[in-house]
Amino acid sequence: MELNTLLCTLWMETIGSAGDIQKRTQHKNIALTLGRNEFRDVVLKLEFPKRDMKFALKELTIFKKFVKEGKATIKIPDRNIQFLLSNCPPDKLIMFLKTMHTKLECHKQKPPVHDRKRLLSDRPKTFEDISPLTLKDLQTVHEMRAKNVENKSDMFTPKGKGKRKRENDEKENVLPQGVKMARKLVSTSCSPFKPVLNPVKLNKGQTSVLDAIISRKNVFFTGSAGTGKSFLLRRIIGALPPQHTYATASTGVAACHIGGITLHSFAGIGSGRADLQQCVELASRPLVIQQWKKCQHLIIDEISMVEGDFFDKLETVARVVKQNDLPFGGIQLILCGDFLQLPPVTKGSDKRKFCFQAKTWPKCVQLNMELTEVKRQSDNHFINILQNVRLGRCPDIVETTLRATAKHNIQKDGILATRLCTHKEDVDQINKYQMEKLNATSKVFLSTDNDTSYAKQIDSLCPVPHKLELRVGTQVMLAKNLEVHRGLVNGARGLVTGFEKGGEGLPIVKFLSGLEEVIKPARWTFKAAGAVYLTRRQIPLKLAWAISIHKSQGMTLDCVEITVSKVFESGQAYVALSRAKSLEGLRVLDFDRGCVRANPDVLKFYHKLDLTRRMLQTNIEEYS
Ligand SMILES: Nc1ncnc2c1ncn2[C@@H]1O[C@H](COP(=O)(O)OP(=O)(O)OP(=O)(O)O)[C@@H](O)[C@H]1O
Ligand SMILES: [Mg+2]
Repeated sequence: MELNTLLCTLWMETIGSAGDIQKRTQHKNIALTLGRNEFRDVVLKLEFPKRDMKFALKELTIFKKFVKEGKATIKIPDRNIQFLLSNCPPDKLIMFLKTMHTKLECHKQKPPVHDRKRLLSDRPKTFEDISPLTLKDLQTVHEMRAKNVENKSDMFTPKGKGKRKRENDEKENVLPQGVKMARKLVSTSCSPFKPVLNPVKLNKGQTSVLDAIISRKNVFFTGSAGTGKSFLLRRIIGALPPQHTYATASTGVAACHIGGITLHSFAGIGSGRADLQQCVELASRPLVIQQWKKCQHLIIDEISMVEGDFFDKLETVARVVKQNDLPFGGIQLILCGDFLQLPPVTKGSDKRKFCFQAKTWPKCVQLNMELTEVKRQSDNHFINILQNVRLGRCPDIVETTLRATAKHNIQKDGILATRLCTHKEDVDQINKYQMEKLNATSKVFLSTDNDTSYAKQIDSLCPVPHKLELRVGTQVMLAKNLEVHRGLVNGARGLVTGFEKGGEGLPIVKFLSGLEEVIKPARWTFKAAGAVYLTRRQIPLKLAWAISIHKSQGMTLDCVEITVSKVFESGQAYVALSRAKSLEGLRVLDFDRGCVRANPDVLKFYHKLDLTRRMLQTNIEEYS
């Protein structure tokens, strides 16, 4: 599929002079293409099964509030028409809208072709695909915007006289039922348009995985900590149609990293311990079955923590509720994780069964792929140490290097290293102890949740608590990416230096980078079972003297301190150590060889995968 073509579901609406909808038609699987006609106008082409429609664009208004959910509205005022797009791969939709808007803005800079000239022209009608966005296009729009701002500031405008009425306020009634009015993104007549930032490029391995997924293969992709698995998953989510894609993870924290929900809340079969008949009944509840039926692509991150029996149960439930005998009811599976990290949580004496030991795993997974380039750390020596620990090996060099870190002084500007603990009680105790040492009054921030009856579920998904207590001197960690280019990223640590005077008294945090920032409330949205949307608005901070290894899974941290004496799981020490970005930012207080443990079943499984991969590779090479 071309870059400037977008497949979507489309509502086409004709708007009357009073702003009312005169006609509305729905079309599925419509291709929208951007191109140019014989006069170099920007043209939007809609390909219907029996005919095409083309619109040479002069003015354009785009509403993009739900763009991340694959929805947007394009209004063409001079044609009295608007298109409501849905079910578009979000990344593709964003790029499509940006291209359309930018190309049109650039075109407006050129001398217009007057109507008379158009009428008298004998040029044959043409349509050619538009060229991709270039840096020059973006610069042009950027400069125009700067000029617009200058001109506007010259004009006399009374300031601070209440809020300007939002243009969409009046148009609330023009959208179909169930679609809320979107915030306006851009109108080509005034352009608050952000230049496209170059997205970080996927490496070769990541691109191969993405390609396999686009070609509808059921893929399990693995790789050591920091090889960009979750990073890639976010791209995969952006490349799939949102109405039919469910992004899940085995734990709430991991789900939050990819903006998804837990696998359990998607499946709707509770713990999955009930017998099959009961599980099918649970999955057949109206709201639950609705999502099973809609689901065509199921993403599961941190698959290492999904229990094998649970996976088998899901596979059968999927076939029954979707009435489809294909593996997993024909749903495309995108499984991701590292089995050498945290294993499934088992209760009491239950024998642990990994997902790859599930009966249905071999028939569900068509391709095993591995990412090998570590992106979290850049020091090869440290990467080597971590690879050894991952495989359960502890040669002398590993022991001496990690023991030596005990002397690291990784305290900077009063910010202590975050202690990673095996047990939650230790986390609470350390945070409480440090908080009480601060001789300052507390300020409490309570979250606003959209549905308090789901409080427990929101707590399990959201990285910040309902009640956040802060004092001057509290060591905190950002729980959301705020402004990546300024270093305000998930996991950035700092100290509360004060609270804003007046208003909500928002906390001011000085980060390790030296940046001091007022932290405003942020909002988390989770899609829970039954297509319910849950939201929490809270200050995106959490206490950071200590966090559990469990909660640290998937994180990147600048300074970590670890004690290994209570390590009780295979992979636990590896998860903790591999959170650190560098050896200098790591302090292991009591390193002991005993903590370096890899599960033998996992090693065997990986060994087999590696052999298969090599065999396949040899075959391919021989073949070619
Ligand atoms: N192609 C890339 N280019 C640049 N940075 C990347 C790339 N892929 C991943 N990263 C960065 O590498 C770091 C680790 O990525 P990520 O958290 O996705 O790894 P992971 O494999 O999921 O690790 P874990 O197993 O610990 O969850 C992140 O900071 C991410 O932004
Ligand atoms: Mg990850």
